[in-house]
Amino acid sequence: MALTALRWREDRLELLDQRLLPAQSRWLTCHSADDVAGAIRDMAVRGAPAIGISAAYGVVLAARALGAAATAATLTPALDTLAASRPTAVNLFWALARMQRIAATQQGATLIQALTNEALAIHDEDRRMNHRLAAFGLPLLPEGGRIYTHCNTGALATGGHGTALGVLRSAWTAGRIRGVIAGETRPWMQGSRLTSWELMQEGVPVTLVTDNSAGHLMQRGEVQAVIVGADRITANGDTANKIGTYGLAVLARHHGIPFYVAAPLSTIDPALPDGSSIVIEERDASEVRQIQGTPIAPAEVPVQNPAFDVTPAALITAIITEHGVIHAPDTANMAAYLANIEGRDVDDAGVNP
Ligand SMILES: CSC[C@@H](O)[C@@H](O)C(=O)COP(=O)(O)O
Repeated sequence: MALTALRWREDRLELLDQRLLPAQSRWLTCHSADDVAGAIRDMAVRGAPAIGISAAYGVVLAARALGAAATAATLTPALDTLAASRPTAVNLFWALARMQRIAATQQGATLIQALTNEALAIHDEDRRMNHRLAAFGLPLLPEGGRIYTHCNTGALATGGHGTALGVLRSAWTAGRIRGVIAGETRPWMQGSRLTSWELMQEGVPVTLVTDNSAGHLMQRGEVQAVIVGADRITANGDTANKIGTYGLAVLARHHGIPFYVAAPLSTIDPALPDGSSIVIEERDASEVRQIQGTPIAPAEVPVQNPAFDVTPAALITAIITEHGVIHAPDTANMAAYLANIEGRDVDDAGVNP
C-alpha cells in the first residue's frame, strides 16, 4: 500500500504528523479550518501540493461547520485564515482560489457537497499528475547516475507518488539510475527524516549526506544530476524552493551537472514576472537554535531563518510538469508552454515544446 500523508474522513481531515517522522507515525486530526491552518503553519503537513490539498479540505470543514449558513461571504474568514498559514507555496493560494470559485455559485448543503467534490478532485488530480510528471522526467536523468535531491518531495509532500521524488522512484523502478543522494535539509531535516525514510521503505538505494557535502561530491564526479521540487515558479521560470536549493543550482552549473525542477502546473504563478517578488517565509529562530527541543546554539544568538530561496531560471536545465518538459526556461519558453496547454486536463497528452 502506497504511503499517504492525508486521509479525508468526511467530517475531519487526518494528517500524518511530519514533525514526528520517522521516529513516530502519529495521525493528527483536524476538525476545523483553524486546525488545518495550524497544522500547515506548524509543519505537521508540508510540501507545496500537500499544503494546497489540506487547505481545500480545510474549506470543506469550515463549510460543514456553517451548515445552512455556508456562503461565499460566511466562508471568507476561514479562507483568510488558511491563506495566512504559509506565504511561499503558491499551491495553497491556487487551491483556495478553486474553492472560492465554487463558493461563489451556491450555498448551504449544495455548496458543502460541491466543495467536498472539489477538494476530492484537487487531491485526486494531484495523485494522478504525479505519475504523469514522473514519466516525463524519467528519460531526462542520466543513465546509471547518482542523483542528488533536496528537502522532501515525495508521497508525504503531495497527494501520492511525489514530484522530484516521484521521478526518482520511477527512474529506479525502470532501472535507469544507480541511486539517490539526499541532502539533510537543515533546519527541518526533511531530507534525513522524510526523504531517506520514504526511499528506504521502497528499497531505493539512498545515501544521506550533510547539506554542505554537495560541492565536494560534485567535484569528485559522484553526482550526475540534481532534481528538486518547487514552491512557486514565476513567469520567467525563476523557482522558489527549500532554502539551499539555489546553492545547489550554482554548484551544479559550476560542475556542468544538469539541474531539474519537477512541479505540477499548480506551482506555476504566471502573475509574478520573476522571482524577486516572491514572498520568502521567515521562520522562528528556535528552529535554528534547537534541534527537536535540544539547544545547539546560545539561547539568545541572533538568527536569520529564511525557509526558501529563489533559483534563477538561467541555472535550471529544465522544468518538468505533468504536461511535459520546459527546456531552458525563460519568459518566452514558459509563455509558449502555458499557451500550449491551456484548458488541458491532467490526463491529456503531454506537450514538449
Ligand atoms: C513536492 S514538494 C515541493 C516543495 O514544496 C518542497 O521542495 C519544499 O520546499 C517543501 O518545503 P516545506 O517547508 O517542507 O513545506
